[in-house]
Parts: sequence; C-alpha cells; structure tokens
Amino acid sequence: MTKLSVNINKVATLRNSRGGNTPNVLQAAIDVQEFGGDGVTVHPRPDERHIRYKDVYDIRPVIKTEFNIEGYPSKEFIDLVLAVRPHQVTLVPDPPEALTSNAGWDTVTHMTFLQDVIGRFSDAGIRTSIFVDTDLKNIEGAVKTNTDRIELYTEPYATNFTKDREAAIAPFVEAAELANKIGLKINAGHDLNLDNLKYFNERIPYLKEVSIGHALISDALYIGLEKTIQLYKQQLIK
Ligand SMILES: CC(=O)[C@@H](O)[C@H](O)COP(=O)(O)O
Ligand SMILES: NCC(=O)COP(=O)(O)O
Repeated sequence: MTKLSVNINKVATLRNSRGGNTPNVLQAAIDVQEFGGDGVTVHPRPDERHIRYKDVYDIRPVIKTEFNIEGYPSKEFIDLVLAVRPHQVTLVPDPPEALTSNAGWDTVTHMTFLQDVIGRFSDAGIRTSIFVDTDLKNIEGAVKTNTDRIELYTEPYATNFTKDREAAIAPFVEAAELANKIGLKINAGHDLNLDNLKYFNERIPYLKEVSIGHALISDALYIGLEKTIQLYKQQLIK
C-alpha cells in the first residue's frame, strides 16, 4: 500500500488568519497519525504564512510515524532540518514569493548545489527527496544528485486528468519507470485529491508515498478529518 503523508500547512493557514491557536496545529499532527495517516508533511516558507519554524520544532516530538519537511534549501531551512532531524527532507525549488510549489528542479542546472545540500542531509542520516517534473533529463539528473527519492510534481496530472486521464498519466508512468530503473524511489504530490488519486496510484509503478494537503484538509471541513483520511487511504490500496 502506498503511504499517505498528510500535509498540515493549511491547518496552520487557518490558525494564522486569526492569531491565537485555533485550530491547534500540534493537535492536528497528533490526530492525523491517530486517524491512520502514515506520516506528517510540513512545508515552511520564509514568510511563515502557514507552518512556522517554531511549529516544526514543536511537532517533531509528537511524530510516531514519519516526518517529512519540504522546502527550498535556504541556509535557514537547512539549519532547521539539521536541528529537527525529520525522517525525510524534500527539496523544492520555490522562490520565496511563490503562492505554492509550481515547478520541479532543473536537476542539470542545479546539480552541484543539490549534490552539496543532499550530501549534508545524507551525512546527518536524513532521507532525501527532490521535487521534479516528468522531463526525463531531470529524472536522469536526479540520480546524479545522490538523492534517495524523487517526488513527482503532480499538478500537471491533476489539471489534465479531467480532460484525458490516459494522456495525463502517460508522462508520469514513463518517468516512474525510468526512475525505478536507475535506482530512485518514488514519491508524488501536489493537487492530488479524491477524484484523481486512485487512478494515479493504480497506474504509477513503484510509488512509495504521496503527500496531500490542500484537498484533504478542504474535504475534512465537510466530512471530518478521521473519515477523510480513511477515504484517502482507501484510494491507495494497490
Ligand atoms: C511541494 C508541494 O507541492 C507542497 O509542499 C505544496 O507546496 C503544499 O504546500 P502549500 O499548501 O502550502 O502550497
Ligand atoms: N508535496 C505535496 C504536498 O505536500 C501537498 O500538496 P497539496 O496536496 O497541498 O497540493
């Protein structure tokens, strides 16, 4: 079964809209694991508009499953990850002002930088993953960065799924086949939801983990967090 890591950024976005501590982000991290999530993902950004650096420190001790920290590897981010020591770090090439992640790494152009950062995390015993699109040159470049995993950037799949699901999935299957062949493990995420997740999971070989936030937290407003997590987990049965 593919693992579900629940991204709780949007819980923090709601909290931050009022100040105070409602909803409680720490309790959300505890509950998503209690309700069957296989991990917790956070993506701190420089302006701390959702998950704050302090949240990341606070959440670490309540993790009983797997903690995945995503973000752009600025000096502050690298220091945070090395201090908190999650199970996995996912490097994302977001510029600071990005509304949300909107591209994968150009692994050829940024090879030396990625090799250096990945080396530092690997030396600290933290599993590494890098966010990439399905361009095969970026998959081939990824293996040379020495990353353990890639996270396939699934927004193009989600956008095209409603028009032509076969065409939408095809580049992701090809990318996953190549990644597996050259020794990379595969995660995926961005804009996955209850409509498009089952087909993605069925069609993508070797998929180890998906991280889902925006749609899952939105669904939870209607059907509750526990039921929502169970529904997402059901989509991930192979
Ligand atoms: C890498 C990725 O796709 C996610 O981390 C995404 O950026 C979710 O974060 P937000 O919901 O804060 O945009
Ligand atoms: N890595 C993707 C992630 O954590 C969540 O993305 P989204 O479901 O909020 O689009």
